[in-house]
Parts: sequence; structure tokens; C-alpha cells
Amino acid sequence: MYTKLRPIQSGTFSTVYKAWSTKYNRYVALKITPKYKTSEKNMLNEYNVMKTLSSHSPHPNICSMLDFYTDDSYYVMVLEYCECGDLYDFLDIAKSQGTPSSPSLVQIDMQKIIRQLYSAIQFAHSLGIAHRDIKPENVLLTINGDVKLADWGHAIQASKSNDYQIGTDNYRAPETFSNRIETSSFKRKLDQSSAPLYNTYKADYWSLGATIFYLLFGDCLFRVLKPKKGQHLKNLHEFEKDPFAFIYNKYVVPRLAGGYNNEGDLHESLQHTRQYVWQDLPDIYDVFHLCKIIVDTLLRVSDAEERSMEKFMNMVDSAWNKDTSTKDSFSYQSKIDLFWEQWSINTESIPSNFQLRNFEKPCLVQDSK
Ligand SMILES: Nc1ncnc2c1ncn2[C@@H]1O[C@H](COP(=O)(O)OP(=O)(O)OP(=O)(O)O)[C@@H](O)[C@H]1O
Repeated sequence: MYTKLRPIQSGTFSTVYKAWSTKYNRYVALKITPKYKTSEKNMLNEYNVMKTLSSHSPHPNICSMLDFYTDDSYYVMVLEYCECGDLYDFLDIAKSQGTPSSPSLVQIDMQKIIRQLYSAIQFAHSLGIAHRDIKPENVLLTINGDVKLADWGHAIQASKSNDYQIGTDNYRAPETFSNRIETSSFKRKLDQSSAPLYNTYKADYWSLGATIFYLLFGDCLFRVLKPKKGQHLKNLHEFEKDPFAFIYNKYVVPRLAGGYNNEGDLHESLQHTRQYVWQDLPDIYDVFHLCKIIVDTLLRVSDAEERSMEKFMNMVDSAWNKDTSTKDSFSYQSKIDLFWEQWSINTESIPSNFQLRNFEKPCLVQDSK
């Protein structure tokens, strides 16, 4: 019924193949998991989640399960095939095609990706399912540039959980790290049931914010090497104290090595380091503005309850609403005002050869001294 054509990629637990289905008369993806790599309980959980998500009217931005098989050695999940693979690899290819002086021709339609991810996550939450591993690697792309949220292996059908360390560190919400929990009983792993519960939907909101951040800067917000896990918590504290200074120092300043005379140069430098182009963020203020929206609505460190995907989407909608007659619309002047209000970083934190000067328009210049 299925003819395996080629392996697509091996993940931690499974290998995914492109295959042809005579039953559906279309290409499919076979996600094949050896039984020794997972427990029956975990597989049953993924199967049940996929079944719920794929039944009655499947969501266009969720990678549906078409079939499921098992034998003595393997579990085989038959999935819709996404021709362009995952977003992480897609951007990696885009980056490798470009050069610092000429970015790859790949263009990222931010609005489309954001809206479709929002819609997929909202749909899953409305069915009582939290994904718990949202990241660029789990966002698949179709040939039409539509996204499909995939890999529901860590998903849970509950709005609260006290499972910690589930998902991927670089995209995981702070409250899901067990070493933030001070209860000694939890630390000693005596009684997990007494560990505090976290809201699984709000944890997904954080991961959505971290995923969009990756698209903006081509890098993870809190990239931490495995041996340096403690660093992750330090980063979170630093980020919480002043998110804009954190982002500015870690993601903007390092890209200023060559010196910049105006915001156009800075915008280009960001594009060139990433080496792919955003289709719909025409200038640097749009990038910073979107970044501010993410920080204000999704990347709330301690006050997880304040995270709101609806607020995020409303603010994105008004930021992209180019009708300047609307009160909240994003005029060029308001972008500049916002830049100074939110991004005028303490000058002590800027390397000595750079300074912010308020010219006709705010811009970054290299100090000639
Ligand atoms: N339906 C699909 N169409 C095309 N490519 C796919 C599909 N499903 C998965 N892939 C590719 O295979 C990779 C691994 O898939 P998946 O994340 O589901 O496996 P996994 O074993 O759970 O991985 P991990 O746990 O390491 O994240 C994806 O990142 C993607 O590149």
C-alpha cells in the first residue's frame, strides 16, 4: 500500500520517509519508530493526540495522521507529506545559499507563518491539547508556503501539568525547568505529585514567541550548550531584568561589527547575517516592533498567566494594518517613537566604539574616536 521512496530525516525517536500511497494516490510521510526507542504509553499518547487532531475536520495548519500501523518491531504513523520539510532546515538552506553581500533569494512571509501557527495552536488548545515542543524543527512547510505544526510526541491532553524538562530547552518556558522549583521534595524526586502545576497552554505561548524570535534573528533567544545548563537560568534572569537590553546586546550589537551609518544599513546587516529576507518587514523598526510585541505578550518570564496569544495576534494585526487613519496603526513616526521609548538602551551596555545618536531619524553610528 505504501512504497518507501527515500529517508527524509531521523529524529531522536524515529526516521521519517517519503513514500507513495496507492491507497490515497498521493505522497505521504511515514514516521517509523522502533519499539525499543519509545514506550507503549508514549506512543499511545501520540496516537491519541493525532487521532483527536486529525478526526472530523482536520486543521489546515496541523500535519494530520492518515493511518497508523504496528508490528513486532515498529510503529508506523502515516502523515500528510510536507514537500519543503521543516522550517529550521529551510532557513538553514536559505542561509547557506546566501553570502554576506548577497542574501539568499528565500523570502520569509512572517505574517502568514505567524497567523497559521496561531491558528494551529488555538485549534489544538480548543480541543484540550497542548503541543509542548513548538520550535522551527516542528513547523513543516508545504510547497505553497503554508505551515503545518508537527511532532505531537510531547503533547498532553491537559491544561495543567507538573511534568518538567519536556520539550526543547532553547524554546521551553521558564516554569517548565525543574531547577526553578524550590520545593525540596520535588528536588529529591520524592513526590512529583506535590510539584507545582504549570499551565501547558501558556507554556506553548512562550515557545511560539521563541520560535518567531528565531525567524527574526536566525538564532535562538536562549541558545545554551548542553554542558552549560545553569547558563540558561542566568539568561532568563538577565532577560527578565531588561528584555530589550538583553536582545540588543546579544542579537543586535554583535551584528554591528562593520559600523553602521543609518538604520537602513542596520536592517541590511541583520538580513545579511541571517542571509534570508523577510518579505513583509520593510524596515528595522518593523523588526523591533514585532520583537517588542513578542516580548510584551508571549515572552513573560515569571508572570506566565500574563502571556496572551490573543493579545499577541491583535497587536500583530494592528502593527501590520497599514491604514494610518486607524488609531493603533503603525505609522513611521510611531515606529520611531517606539524605538526610542523601548530600545534606547543604557549606553553603558553598548560597546565603546558605538553610540546611539538622535539624528533626524534615530540611527546607530560608529564613534570616529
Ligand atoms: N509529514 C512530514 N513531511 C515532511 N517531512 C517531515 C514530516 N514529518 C517529519 N518530517 C521531517 O522529519 C523530521 C523529524 O520528524 P519528527 O520531529 O516528527 O520526529 P521525532 O523523532 O519526533 O524528532 P525529535 O523528537 O528529534 O524532534 C522533521 O523535523 C522534519 O524535517
